[in-house]
Formats: sequence, C-alpha cells, structure tokens
Amino acid sequence: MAEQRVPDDLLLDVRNVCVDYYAANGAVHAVRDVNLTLKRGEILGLAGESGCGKSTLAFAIARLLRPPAEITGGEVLYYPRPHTDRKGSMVQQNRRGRNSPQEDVIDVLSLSPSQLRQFRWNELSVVFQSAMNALNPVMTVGTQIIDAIKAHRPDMGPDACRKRALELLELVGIAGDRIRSYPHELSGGMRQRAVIAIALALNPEVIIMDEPTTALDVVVQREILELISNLCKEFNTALIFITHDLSLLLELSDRLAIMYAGKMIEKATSADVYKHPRHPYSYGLLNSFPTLHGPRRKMVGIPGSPPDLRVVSSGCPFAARCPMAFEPCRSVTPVLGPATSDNQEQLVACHLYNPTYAQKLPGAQEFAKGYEALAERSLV
Ligand SMILES: Nc1ncnc2c1ncn2[C@@H]1O[C@H](COP(=O)(O)OP(=O)(O)OP(=O)(O)O)[C@@H](O)[C@H]1O
Repeated sequence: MAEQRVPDDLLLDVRNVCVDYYAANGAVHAVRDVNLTLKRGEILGLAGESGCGKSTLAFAIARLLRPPAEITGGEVLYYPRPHTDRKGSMVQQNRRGRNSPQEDVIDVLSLSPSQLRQFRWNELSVVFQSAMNALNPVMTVGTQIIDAIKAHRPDMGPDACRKRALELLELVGIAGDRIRSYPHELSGGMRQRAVIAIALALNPEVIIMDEPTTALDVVVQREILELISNLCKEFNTALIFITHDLSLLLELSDRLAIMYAGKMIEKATSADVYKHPRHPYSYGLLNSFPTLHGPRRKMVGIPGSPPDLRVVSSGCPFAARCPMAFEPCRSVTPVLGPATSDNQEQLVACHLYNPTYAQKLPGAQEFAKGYEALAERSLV
C-alpha cells in the first residue's frame, strides 16, 4: 500500500494520545484517545470546561507531565522545518513550506532528555496559567529574557543577547528602557507581555498558551489577545491556545478543538462552530459566555457537572447532561465523524449526526429549547 503523503504545512500530528493519573482510588483517565493536527502558523483553540483534560493534553504534547501522570498510549509527531530554512533563525524570517516532511519527523514522546531540552524553546514553548506570576521577582525582565536566550544559544555574545532582548520587548509593546525593570514595577498586562517575549525568544515554531489571560481584566485581556494574534501571523508561529471560554476562541482561532471528559467531541474551523456548533456540548459552552462581538445570545449554561474520569463506560460521556440525549447515547460510544456530508472539516462525536440513529439534523433552535427545558428542570 502506498504511504500517505504528509501535507507540507503539517507541524504537529497528535495521534491517539491517552493520559492517566494514577491515584490511590483508581486511575483518572484524563485524556482518552485524542487526535489533533496543527498546521504551520495555525491558531488552534482548545476549549472545554475545567477538568476536561485540556492542560493534560498540552502537557503531554510538550512532554511536561510528571508522575502520577503517565502517557499510556499514542504518538506526538512533530515536523520541523528543514535546516536550510532555519539560517539566522534568531531573526525571524518568512517561513517556507517544506519539501519532504516525512524525512525528519520527530517522535516527541521518544525524545531523550537532552533532545527534549533542544526541542523545548527552540521548537515549542509553553506559557502557563497565571503566566505573569511565572517571572522571577528578583531578576529584571531583561535578565530573564537574556537568560532564556543564553541557555539555548551559548554562541551568542552579551551584546547580541541584549539586542535580541530589546527587539523582543519592542515586539510585545514594552519600551526598551523597561529592560531594567523588575516584575513588580510592571502592570499585569506588561508582565504578561514580558512572558510572551520570553516565549518568543528563540523563535519557536509553536507556542502553547494555557489560559494565559484569565487573571487580567477584560480590556487588557483583549489587548493581549490581539498582540498574540498579530505576532503569530507576523512570524507564522503556530499557537495552541487553551481556555474554557469558547466565545473568546471564536475570535482568536482559525480552528477549534472542543474536549469533554478527556475526549475530543468536536473539531472544526472557528467559522463553522460560530455558524453551527454541532455538538450539544459545544452549543452549551458557547452560550455559557457573553461575547463582545456578534449577535446577542441568551446565556443558558450547562446544568450538572462532568463525569468521574476514573470510570470507563460505554455511551456518550455527555449523555447525562445533554438536552438532546436519546437511547443510543446511553449505550453506544459515538466516534468523531463529519457532521454533514457536505463539510468533511467539521467533525463531531454525536449520535444526532449518525444516520443509523437520527432522522433530522438538529439546529440552534432545538438546542436552545432543550437547554432551557433542562435549566427549568434543574431548578425544580
Ligand atoms: N495530579 C493529579 N492527580 C489526579 N488527577 C488529576 C491530577 N491532575 C489533574 N487531574 C485530573 O485530570 C483531569 C484533567 O485535568 P486538566 O487539568 O487537564 O483539565 P483542564 O481541562 O485543563 O482543566 P482546567 O481548565 O481547570 O485546568 C481532571 O479530572 C483532573 O481532576
């Protein structure tokens, strides 16, 4: 059988990844057989309620998980740019597509500790939750940026490092004279910008940001999101942006991946999710947050809470909270597939779209009615 050609713009291919946390009262199956792809320069939003496995998946991709977490299956394949493309990579260039991506694919889960150190920062950097508190309080912002550069580019002299630090500060909108400022001398938004500067320091191909703006007020949050989006576009840096706020992701991301109970339940372009959130959970999540733009929507929320991730049962994990659940949802596990035959890009794991069970495609009205009825019942 002929080998399938890897698309030129493919950067990350996460295949069937499973992660468990081993606890005294049983293993928590936090990520269950997740597949995900990320293209070069793409902004992918990873959404889902608290505890659905977003951070665990991101940590698995970056190989940052520590015991009691264990990756129990799957692969994380990374397609680096050819070396010929990387000359002078400290100064960002227009990035080109690759000739033969199959040639030097990296299996992230099999990297040795020293290979991992190379991989992180150079190829992938991570901005954690409450990132602005990640800065060292007793070091100036400049020193912290320069240290990050020096650690990975020992060949760079002090002047070149300082020049690069100033360049990075300017990129994220911080005046150069702030290079001597300590974190406590900066506002929350500025600290967040400094953290982004560090993440960009070595010009990685992909940045993972896990709820980086939740501690900021809405206005500053929007400024930071705009900055992130502009920088990613300017340097063709791919981004996995994690948040539970789906409406925020609709504005920032090219594509969305929505998780529930450790599983991927919908994957689609942001435009498609905006028009038609296909999974009842995606609809509920979208209507749990107000939007600054777009049509006014009635906020309904999703009554109930996610299931115990220690239990493995058949059926849809969302069935117990789903306003549209019907018989097969409780016994047959849905798999991701196209929601409609005319759009192979919008994948949903829901029996409502399985012709074997369902007759008519549900629309926003049915979802809205369903959730309202559910909310009324949960008040009784
Ligand atoms: N050290 C741990 N031991 C046991 N279970 C854990 C541990 N860390 C996380 N979990 C469980 O793994 C599941 C996934 O957690 P994770 O933090 O990845 O979710 P999340 O979607 O990123 O949530 P949040 O937005 O709150 O960070 C949750 O059920 C959580 O309770």
